[in-house]
Amino acid sequence: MTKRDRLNADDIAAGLADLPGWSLAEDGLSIEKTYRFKSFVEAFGFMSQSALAAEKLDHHPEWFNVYNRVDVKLTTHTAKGVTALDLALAARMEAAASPACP
Ligand SMILES: C[C@H](O)[C@H](O)[C@H]1CNC2=NC(N)=NC(=O)C2=N1
Repeated sequence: MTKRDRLNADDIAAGLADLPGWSLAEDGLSIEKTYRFKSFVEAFGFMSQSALAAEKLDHHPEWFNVYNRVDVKLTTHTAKGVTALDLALAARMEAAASPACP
């Protein structure tokens, strides 16, 4: 089993348990979350950090931004479903969305 193999429903549910606000899309083929920030600049900062994480993972989000809102959908095109890479990118996005407290 590799990171690009499609996960079954149980494995997806287990992964989502560690990702607050993320859920399985209705079609069961992707995971999604809507982020809201204080401003466009904060939203764009989140997207910039997420973009760098995506490049490192060689795994890229589908997303839509309006002002302070970012709708994110993660799926693995090659697997036609959710893989460990989607869960890994979601975890990086969670970190990008909540700056570490000193
Ligand atoms: C060649 C390259 O590794 C692939 O095209 C990668 C790039 N980023 C990707 N991102 C996503 N979300 N799904 C993919 O299948 C995918 N494939």
